[in-house]
Amino acid sequence: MTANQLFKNICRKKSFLCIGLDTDIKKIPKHLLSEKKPIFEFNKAIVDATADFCVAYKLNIAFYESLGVEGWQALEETVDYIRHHYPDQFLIADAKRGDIGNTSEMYAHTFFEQFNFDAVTVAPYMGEDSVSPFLKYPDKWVILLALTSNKGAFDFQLTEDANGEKLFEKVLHRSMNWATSDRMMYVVGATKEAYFEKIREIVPNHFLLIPGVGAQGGDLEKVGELAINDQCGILVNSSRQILYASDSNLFYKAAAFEAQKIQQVMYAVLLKHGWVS
Ligand SMILES: O=C(O)c1cc(=O)[nH]c(=O)n1[C@@H]1O[C@H](COP(=O)(O)O)[C@@H](O)[C@H]1O
Repeated sequence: MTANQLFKNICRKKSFLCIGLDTDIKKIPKHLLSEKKPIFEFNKAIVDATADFCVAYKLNIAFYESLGVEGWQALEETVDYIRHHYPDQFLIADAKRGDIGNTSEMYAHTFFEQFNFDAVTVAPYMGEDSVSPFLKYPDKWVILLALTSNKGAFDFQLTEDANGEKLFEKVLHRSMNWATSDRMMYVVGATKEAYFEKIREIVPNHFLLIPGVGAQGGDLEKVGELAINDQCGILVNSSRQILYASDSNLFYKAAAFEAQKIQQVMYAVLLKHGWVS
């Protein structure tokens, strides 16, 4: 999927919502635990209920690999299910990988060939040769960590060198030409709104994947105001707020309600820019 196709989907769905499938076996409704495939059944119900309100799903690999073989199976079945039933959805493997070249090649093979994801989150700190194997796949995306939503972003990413350049700024400057803005986007936490202007100064055209609204306290309206570019250029992720809106038998309806609430705010942002009517 190109950036332009993503933008078209955003306009058609009136949403730039990415739903995070951070499916935690300890948090899903208890009645699902008697199912043969509780994680997959949960994901399927959530996806069927929310697909109208979002343009992307992000599967956080940690939640699946922590369950061993069963988790990997649930991951594969979920990806296949979404691909088959909702082919317009952009599918992100949130794996935060990156290693020396031949190892990154294996990671890329895993997420782009073994699983048919559109994009994978990658850590930039081992440099270009750790990222380039992911970029060898035409039509697939790297989503590079730039400025993360957590407190620990202050430990390294927000520290400055002698010239006053912050580490996340260096990451953006160095990596922005590794691929076109059709193949690479950046992770920027919703909680780091003070830096959106600077980020847009450095990478005006790239899509940003923005987690951290809802459970982590980021403000969706501020994100919509400050991070957007002239082709929308943002995907805002929400995971727990949607997935665990209710633990009743009707959990998927509560999830749909939360997703629609977020989508309505996004609709207003898109309307303001004249991209939708
Ligand atoms: O790369 C990410 O997706 C990510 C980066 C970041 O800086 N902060 C962050 O929260 N995330 C992920 O985004 C999701 C946020 O989940 P909620 O806080 O439940 O909406 C989790 O899957 C995190 O791993």
